[in-house]
Amino acid sequence: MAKKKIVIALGGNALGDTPQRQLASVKKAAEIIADLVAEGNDIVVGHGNGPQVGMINEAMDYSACGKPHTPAIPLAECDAMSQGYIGYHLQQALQQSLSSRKIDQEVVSLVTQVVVDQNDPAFQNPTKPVGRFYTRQEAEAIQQEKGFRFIEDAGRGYRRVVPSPKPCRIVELNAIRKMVENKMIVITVGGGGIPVVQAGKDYRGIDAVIDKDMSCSKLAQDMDADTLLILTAVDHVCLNYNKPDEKELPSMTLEQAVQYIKEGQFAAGSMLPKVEACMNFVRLCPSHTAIISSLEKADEALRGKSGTVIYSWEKINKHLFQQKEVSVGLT
Ligand SMILES: Nc1ncnc2c1ncn2[C@@H]1O[C@H](COP(=O)(O)OP(=O)(O)O)[C@@H](O)[C@H]1O
Ligand SMILES: NC(=O)OP(=O)(O)O
Repeated sequence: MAKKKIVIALGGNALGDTPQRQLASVKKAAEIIADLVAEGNDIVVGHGNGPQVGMINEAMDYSACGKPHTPAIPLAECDAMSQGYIGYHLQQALQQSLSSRKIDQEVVSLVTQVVVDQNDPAFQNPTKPVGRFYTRQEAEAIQQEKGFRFIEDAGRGYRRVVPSPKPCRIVELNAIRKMVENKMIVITVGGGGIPVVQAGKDYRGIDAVIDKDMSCSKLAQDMDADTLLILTAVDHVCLNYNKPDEKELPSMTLEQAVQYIKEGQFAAGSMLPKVEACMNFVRLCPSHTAIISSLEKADEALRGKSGTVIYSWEKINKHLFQQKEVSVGLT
């Protein structure tokens, strides 16, 4: 396989929602990433933080004696803590996986800020589920006490939702570029990045959780990556997901994706942002590839044997043209 620059977005199943489970989960992710590094690819890793940032925010809410913590710790700071906590586990696991393959490349977790627009409508309409699941009674009690918003999440219980603005600019982009040029494996835009707004020449944190698939898509565009690889719990994007007539999609064009979104095929807050992140990437980088795959089948997906590829027409036309050239050459 030709060497590529790949931005990987790691989903929740590659992490785990307690430190013990996370240590075990990141080992599997690290082995898969190390195999891609061993093939000579340049890898940049982004990851989610939904369960973790909610857990940290909840833990920070109370002091050791069980009384409310003063002052409350804002979400932006909790995002920063989640980058450190998840980055530390991922970095250590990757270092071990690379070392066992005798690969001498450095791994760096970068505390990364992402500029958002403080007028983004997302601040008036929280949609990003964070933290654990609550019963309806628990959710109502917390809503009364703290004013948090909750949604019912696909029959699994109630979850707090927070604003999830669009990523506009990655503050540390140049540092990431330099590290990748120097063959470092960079863990960045963790949890979508720490949301900040421009305050004069400086930045100020703002309470939100950015979608990590959207930030990884922005990073892939900015890095001119060959591939955006979104790794989650399912092997493929499906039509009629979880219904008797479910159908796996090996690929879809931008136009088909728009149509499927209109039909409501992709659940908001789970598959929809992944598909939209891929669409944004191939719209701006039409000859490049965006793939949604399971973590376990990442390598097969990069070889076109699994996963769902999102194509621009430009890419398909080029592919068909090349096929025609080959068949013309053979006859
Ligand atoms: N059309 C669909 N095709 C496949 N999976 C879907 C679809 N709609 C919703 N899903 C769900 O979306 C999940 C991925 O979203 P999510 O759990 O938020 O990802 P992650 O935590 O890995 O970032 C899948 O595991 C699946 O349960
Ligand atoms: N920040 C973020 O997108 O986290 P999840 O992927 O865990 O929802």
